[in-house]
Amino acid sequence: MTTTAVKDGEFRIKPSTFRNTISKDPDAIFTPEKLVYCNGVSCRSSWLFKLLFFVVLALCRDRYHLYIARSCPFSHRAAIVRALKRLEDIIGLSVVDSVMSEKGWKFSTPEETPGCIPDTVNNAQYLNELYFKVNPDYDGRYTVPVLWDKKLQAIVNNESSEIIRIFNDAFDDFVPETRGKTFYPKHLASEIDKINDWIYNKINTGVYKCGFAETQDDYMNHIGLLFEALDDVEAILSKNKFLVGNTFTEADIRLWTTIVRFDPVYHTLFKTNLKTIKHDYPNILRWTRQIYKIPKVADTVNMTHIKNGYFKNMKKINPHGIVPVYDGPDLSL
Ligand SMILES: N[C@@H](CCC(=O)N[C@@H](CS)C(=O)NCC(=O)O)C(=O)O
Repeated sequence: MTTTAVKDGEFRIKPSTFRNTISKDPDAIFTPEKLVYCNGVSCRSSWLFKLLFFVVLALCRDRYHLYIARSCPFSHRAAIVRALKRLEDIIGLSVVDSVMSEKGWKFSTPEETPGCIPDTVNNAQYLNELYFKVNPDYDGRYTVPVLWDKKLQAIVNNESSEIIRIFNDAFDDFVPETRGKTFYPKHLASEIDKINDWIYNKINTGVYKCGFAETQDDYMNHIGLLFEALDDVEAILSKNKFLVGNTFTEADIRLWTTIVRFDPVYHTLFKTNLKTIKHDYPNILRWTRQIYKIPKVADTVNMTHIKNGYFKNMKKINPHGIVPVYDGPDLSL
């Protein structure tokens, strides 16, 4: 993970570049598809053509593919919704190495780095190859997550908040098991949007604002705002099971991926050490454990990737790349 700061004194994440959606709309470029369509092969096609066609078909069975880093809290949102909507057979997955190279995120084999899944779709060695494939003049950041379209050889979207909305309903026709299960219910939408904005500014990016502060005043200011917001979350969760309407929504998922990293990473690396989740926020801890126990969620957490992804990559604030031993509170309790 590199520093994503815009250099004007305050940390900010630059807006993502690819912002398409997947929709059933007849005019949509990206439509929900499970299989690549079979036009072009008929009984009269030669056996060699048919054989080649079906080999290609087998190789690109599903249309969309997700690229993530296990360390990245934004990728983590997409991994959770993919798992909870049971999209594993619809959306393929590649997991980059937690330790970045000079060229950014790189792919490794699971033998080289346990937990990695190489890129068998584009056979890329580095994530930046995908961005250049789509636009040879691309000069933005090469970020994860990336939702890739194998059919059009295009990046559908590289903004996690939008990818999770796509996963929430676009593929419902293919997975009866989770059809209609929503993390963005219409009647709670405006409340979810409001809390998402607040949490994004104060907590999701608040931790980075502390970590990358370059003056004491700046750090003090952001620490105050961060812990004020965490205190407010603690108050909400002391009355409610979840953040919005006592319903498990995307607002919980978006905050949860930051909270899981709070004690083992941000508290130390970003100096957000006024309080810990484990000792000072009993209701946030209860909520974190509750979500961890939702089937399939625990599988999305790889604490080795998370710690390496921060402590080994952020050389500017941790020059020797030493990774602390603590993994955070036991979430399985
Ligand atoms: N707005 C993006 C932010 C994604 C993002 O910042 N990803 C980081 C890892 S957590 C990244 O890939 N950084 C690589 C870089 O900046 O070169 C989202 O939410 O999807």
